[in-house]
Amino acid sequence: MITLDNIHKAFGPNKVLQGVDLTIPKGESMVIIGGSGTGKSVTLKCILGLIQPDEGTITVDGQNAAKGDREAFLTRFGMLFQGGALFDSLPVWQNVSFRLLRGALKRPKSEAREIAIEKLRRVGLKPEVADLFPSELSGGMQKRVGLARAIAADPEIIFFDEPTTGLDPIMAGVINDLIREIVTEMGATAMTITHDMSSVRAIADHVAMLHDGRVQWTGPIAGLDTADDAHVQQFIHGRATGPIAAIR
Ligand SMILES: Nc1ncnc2c1ncn2[C@@H]1O[C@H](COP(=O)(O)OP(=O)(O)OP(=O)(O)O)[C@@H](O)[C@H]1O
Repeated sequence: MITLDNIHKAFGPNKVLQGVDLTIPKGESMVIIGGSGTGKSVTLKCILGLIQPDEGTITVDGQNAAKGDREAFLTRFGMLFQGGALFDSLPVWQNVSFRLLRGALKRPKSEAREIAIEKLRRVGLKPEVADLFPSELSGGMQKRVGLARAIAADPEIIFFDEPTTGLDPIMAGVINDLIREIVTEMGATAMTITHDMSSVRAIADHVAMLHDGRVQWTGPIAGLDTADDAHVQQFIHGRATGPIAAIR
């Protein structure tokens, strides 16, 4: 379980988070929505301990995110970065098993390669892809490789940052479905940041909407369409007018 309790974070005069309270139960998939610049990425970075909140506490299964052994803490997370963030100079299998080739999770090279091939298969890629370089892959394949990397070390918690950005709607649907399946079969706790309402509907058990530095609305996905909140309604219907200013 991940809990954020009264998280505040400002950059100079820019008060980004102003008391975020959020709970992500173990094994559940939480999707964070909100307009550009509302602090979704900052929230994620705070959980990972990459940014220190000015105020408030974040715990992951009771462990304070800001204290203790950083490397051990980070081994519990898998992450699918926006844009894939693959290393162009490494073949696909070394991208997938990046964390298994160094540091606390280091395995023998042959074992790391086997795990990479198994994870590639899980995301629908053939073993032959293992020896290609990222530049030889389509955007959809790169996204699958990023997903294989996120699950390579069997993490308890997986973060998905804009998982469908840059994909056509059909490929976005494929990636959304894969994410949902994998999260369910791994029993992982998942947190996704997205603007893509198709991702929200495919991936979320729960949704939280950030606005003005706080959680404006949170609830189960089944309650999103009927949410009695003008911000949520404006966002999910993509209306230019409403309580969320369209000029940002
Ligand atoms: N390291 C930083 N230093 C200064 N300001 C920052 C830093 N990181 C983020 N910000 C500011 O915090 C605000 C929130 O940024 P964040 O990237 O979290 O937004 P977001 O909700 O993820 O937006 P988007 O949907 O466009 O990706 C922005 O105003 C941004 O400029």
